[in-house]
Amino acid sequence: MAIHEITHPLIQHKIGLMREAAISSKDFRELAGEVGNLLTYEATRHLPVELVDIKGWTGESLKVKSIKGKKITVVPILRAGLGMLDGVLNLIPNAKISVVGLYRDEETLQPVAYFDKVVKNIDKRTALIVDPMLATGGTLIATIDLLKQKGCKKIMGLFLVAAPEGIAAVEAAHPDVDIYTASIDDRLNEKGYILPGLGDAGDKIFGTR
Ligand SMILES: O=P(O)(O)OC[C@H]1O[C@H](OP(=O)(O)OP(=O)(O)O)[C@H](O)[C@@H]1O
Ligand SMILES: O=c1cc[nH]c(=O)[nH]1
Ligand SMILES: [Mg+2]
Repeated sequence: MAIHEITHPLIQHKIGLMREAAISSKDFRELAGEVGNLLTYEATRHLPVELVDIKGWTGESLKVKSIKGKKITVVPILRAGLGMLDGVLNLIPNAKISVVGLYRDEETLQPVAYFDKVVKNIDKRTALIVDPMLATGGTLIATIDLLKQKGCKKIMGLFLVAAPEGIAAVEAAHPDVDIYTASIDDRLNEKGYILPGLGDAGDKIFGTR
C-alpha cells in the first residue's frame, strides 16, 4: 500500500485552522471541502492520459491529452464523508457517486454498516473513497471489503487526518489500496479518537456535537 501525506503549505494551513477548538460548523465544513479538493488534485496526478484528435481553433486537426477512460466513482462514507464530497466533485464533476453508510460503535469501536448504493459497473471503475478520519481503520477496511465484494479492483482513499494505527491495519488487510491524507497524526486516545486530530468530524460538519 502506498500512503501519501500531502505536505503542501495550503493543505497544512487549512488543517491547522480545522484543529481550532472553537471552529464553527460552517468553517469546518468549508475547510473539509477545500482540503478534499486539494487531496483530489494530488490523488489524480498519475491518472493515465491518452492522445485524442480534435479540431483546433484554426480548423486544423490537433492531438490533445485527455484522461483515459474517465471512469471514477467517488465513495463518500456517511455521514462525515459528505463534508468532502463537493470539493472532490469540483475537480471531477462527471464522476459517478457510490454512497456507503457506516458508523463506528462507540463502545466496541467496530464499524456498523447501514447503507450502500454502489454504481452498477464498479468493476470497471476506480473507487475514490472519501472520509475525513482514518482512526482504527475498521470503517475503511469494511468499506474496501464491500467494494471488492462488488467487483471493484482499483481503490484509493482520501482522508483529512489518519492515525498510524489505522494506516497499519489497512495496510495489513488491503495492501493494494492507495491512501492520500493531509496529515498523519500521532496516535489514538483510549476512546479511539485521533490525537491531536480534529475531534468528531461528523458532529462538526453536521452541527450535532
Ligand atoms: O477508523 P475508524 O476507527 O473506523 O473511525 C473512522 C470513522 O469514524 C467516523 O465516523 P463516525 O462513526 O463518527 O460516523 P459519522 O460520520 O456518522 O459521524 C469517521 O468519519 C470514519 O468514518
Ligand atoms: O478522531 C476521530 C476518530 C473517529 N472519528 C472521528 O470523527 N474522529
Ligand atoms: Mg462521527
